[in-house]
Amino acid sequence: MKLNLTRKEIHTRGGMLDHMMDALPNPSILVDENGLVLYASSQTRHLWEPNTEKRLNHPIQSEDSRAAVEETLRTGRASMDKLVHIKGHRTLSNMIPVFEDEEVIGVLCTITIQDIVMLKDMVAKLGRTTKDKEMYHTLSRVLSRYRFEDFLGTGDAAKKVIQQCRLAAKSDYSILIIGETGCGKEILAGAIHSERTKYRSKPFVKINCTAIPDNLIEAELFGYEKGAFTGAVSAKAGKFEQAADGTILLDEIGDMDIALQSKLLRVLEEREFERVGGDKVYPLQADIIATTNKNLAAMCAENKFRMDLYYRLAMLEIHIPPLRERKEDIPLLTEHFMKECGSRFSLEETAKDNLLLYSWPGNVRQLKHLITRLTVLYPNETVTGAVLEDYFKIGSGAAVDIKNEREAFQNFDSQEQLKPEDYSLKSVEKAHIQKRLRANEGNVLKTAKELGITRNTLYSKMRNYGITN
Ligand SMILES: Nc1ncnc2c1ncn2[C@@H]1O[C@H](COP(=O)(O)OP(=O)(O)OP(=O)(O)O)[C@@H](O)[C@H]1O
Repeated sequence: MKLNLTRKEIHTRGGMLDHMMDALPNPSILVDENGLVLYASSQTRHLWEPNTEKRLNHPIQSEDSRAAVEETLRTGRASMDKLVHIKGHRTLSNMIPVFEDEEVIGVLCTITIQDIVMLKDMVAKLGRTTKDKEMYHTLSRVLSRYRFEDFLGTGDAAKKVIQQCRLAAKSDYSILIIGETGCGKEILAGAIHSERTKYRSKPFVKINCTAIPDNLIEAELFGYEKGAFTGAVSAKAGKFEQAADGTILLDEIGDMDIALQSKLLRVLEEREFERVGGDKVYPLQADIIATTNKNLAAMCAENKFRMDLYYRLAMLEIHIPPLRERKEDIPLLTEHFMKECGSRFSLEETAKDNLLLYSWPGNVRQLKHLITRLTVLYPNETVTGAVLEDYFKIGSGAAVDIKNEREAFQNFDSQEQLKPEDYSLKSVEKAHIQKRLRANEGNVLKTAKELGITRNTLYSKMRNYGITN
């Protein structure tokens, strides 16, 4: 696809071209052969206000868009639905070259989808049909171009996790990322993939081990030959083949059927696999990253997960602490999502306090959804503490009495005498164990279950922290 115009036409303002751009439903800009912005459509000007004038006749600010425009100027080829990061949003944009005779004299850039992450979250929420699921997987694949900068957090815990992932990305070992739902496992897996593949376009294939029925998962993973089973009318490549020399993300590995775990272990050890019903051997070239929100070590102890597979997957194991254990990141994340949503509401001081007091069972995803919701429901208003108290009671299914939570939080600090400088994860973990043990009247088994660890692990932590019961 290309546009044929003259230099005079693209440099003339107020003419047909500008009118056409203004009529487009999506933001678009026109860039000249030197990469300078000639015109911003009314949709774009709305986003740029009050800085539109400063941006005209200057190079595009977003590094990604600039690179995409330069590529189109250089090659003269259109690129459609290109993933472009703009101000922290992942957009899909079209870059259409403008030709005068045989020469490229500019590029028309149009954002087709302004935020794929939000779209993916919506599809995940609403998606019921097979088509929706396919769309979700396609979006997941597109989104795999995550970068470490996408994982926001400036507290020590977040910094430590990012540092561990950066180091892990330098190796080609299997990685297991453990963390509760919505705490950013997929972002980090995608960032490791991007770093390892040096941003070259290699496949990132996500396999949701929960979503595929047990009887289909083997065929889904390794593919099948024609006639391998009833319904196999033609041969089909599986996800492992599709991944080629990219990355396979085994999402929710803790939910994988135990029989398939043995098969997977064999494939990982021998680094080769066959299609169901076939005898051709395919090499496994892809890197493996697994994620889970379960305690795999505890599952191994209960024979619900193969210990040998666990060790194989967890050559490097990375734990992402839940948001309630890194509350220092909440203000930054809140601000980020407010910018991302174009929020105009403001938060009362007690509302800000409540954000810090809440326990966030859905982690960062839940915070993001809350901000989206407030943006819609409270345009240009001040959100009070009471509004959030209501949300926290009904929002997540995990009813929380924020007043009690506030008291518990204050007592928590005073009882354990944590000094402000002593907010290391270890101190917080120790204090939390002491608190839960007290609440459970010293019952170790009950406390261990609550904490999601085995009794032995709890005993060993109590020993290490000098906690007597
Ligand atoms: N540290 C973070 N910085 C910015 N956004 C984040 C962060 N962590 C999570 N998010 C946002 O929260 C949402 C969920 O993130 P992600 O899918 O990576 O979580 P997950 O741990 O893989 O969740 P699940 O286990 O439910 O699949 C995404 O919209 C993501 O953008």
